[in-house]
Amino acid sequence: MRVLVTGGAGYIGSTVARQLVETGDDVIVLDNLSQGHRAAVPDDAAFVHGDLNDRGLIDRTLAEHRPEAIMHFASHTLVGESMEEPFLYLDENVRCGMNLMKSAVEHDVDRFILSSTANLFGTPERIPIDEDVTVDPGSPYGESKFILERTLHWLDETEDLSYAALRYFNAAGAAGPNQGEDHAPETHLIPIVLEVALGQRDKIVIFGDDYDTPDGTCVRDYVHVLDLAQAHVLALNALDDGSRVYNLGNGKGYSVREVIETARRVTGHEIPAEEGAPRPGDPPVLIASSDKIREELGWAPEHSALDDIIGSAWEWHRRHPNGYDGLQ
Ligand SMILES: NC(=O)c1ccc[n+]([C@@H]2O[C@H](COP(=O)([O-])OP(=O)(O)OC[C@H]3O[C@@H](n4cnc5c(N)ncnc54)[C@H](O)[C@@H]3O)[C@@H](O)[C@H]2O)c1
Ligand SMILES: O=c1ccn([C@@H]2O[C@H](COP(=O)(O)OP(=O)(O)O[C@H]3O[C@H](CO)[C@@H](O)[C@H](O)[C@H]3O)[C@@H](O)[C@H]2O)c(=O)[nH]1
Repeated sequence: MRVLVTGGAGYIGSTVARQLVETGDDVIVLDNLSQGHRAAVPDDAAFVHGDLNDRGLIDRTLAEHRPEAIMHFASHTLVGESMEEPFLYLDENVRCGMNLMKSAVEHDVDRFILSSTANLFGTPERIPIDEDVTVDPGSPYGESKFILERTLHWLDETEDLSYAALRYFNAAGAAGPNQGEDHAPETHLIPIVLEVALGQRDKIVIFGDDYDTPDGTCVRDYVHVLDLAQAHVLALNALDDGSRVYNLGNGKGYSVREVIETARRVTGHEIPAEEGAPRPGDPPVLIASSDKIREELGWAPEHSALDDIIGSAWEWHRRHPNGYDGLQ
């Protein structure tokens, strides 16, 4: 299949793009490189350097490459930032998604996969979070994803577009020793903890230690980026049987303190930590139930142990302390 991957120079998108290339699909990556890296795009993928704010560019890309499916990763991605700059999310993220969907409909692309999020559930009514838990987004970021999910629902009704909304919990780990997470600035827990291990930062600040959780720090479900990539391949192949929505996580939660402790063990470094204020928009506990995708598509995560997730990320950060800088 020919697949357009927006955000395919970014952390998750580049991992999925590579998986698609390896399984024989033709991949076109569209990315503005605001967070992504040219060197992260697989050699065998076509690359369009452009922005989803530019509807004309999207139309030209679809006309030239005639993809049969779109995977939409490109986005502002941060819960905390969205609490401070809501219009980046409620305006720009939504508008970029709408631009892409309008072009998809005009160019008869009828398969669409959306990167959605656990933040859709805010502070959820029950744990683990299955697909029937009430959606009540915890931030403008989560709300922007829900608006895009609902738009896809209506495009399925009105335009016969088949979609999958994949609600990732916390993506983590590296796809390999030469392919990993590299954001500037970095805000995610695991890469920051590993930057402390590398001596690039003095300490990790724990955002809140008075949550209603076993050790007072937030609990998250960390899911390996390679397992997420596998879910995309399965979802793409299932789209001809209809639209679907899945929660993607390992079903196991780890607190911020447990993540730091595991990183100390994996890296052999001390990793100083200090308690700080909670970050607005952070729910105390997010743990997925992914029974639905396991049962319907046979998704079976292969890297679910936190040691493996952090170990693979450590290998990437250790070998490439400056990320993609210097990588071709
Ligand atoms: N990382 C996680 O834990 C997580 C969890 C849930 C959902 N998600 C979602 O998954 C997707 C990928 O996340 P990621 O962690 O790989 O982020 P990322 O920042 O590494 O990748 C996003 C990519 O999109 C590009 N981009 C951003 N705005 C663009 C625009 N207007 N036009 C063209 N390109 C643009 C960036 O340059 C970047 O390469 C996002 O939609 C994010 O919201 C991520
Ligand atoms: O310096 C830090 C950074 C993070 N945290 C905590 O670590 C946990 C994980 O935070 P982070 O790695 O920033 O991820 P999240 O904010 O949970 O968000 C990620 O996971 C969401 C799904 O759960 C996705 O939607 C987002 O795109 C993705 O950034 C949270 O409890 C944070 O409060 C700290 O204590 N200190």
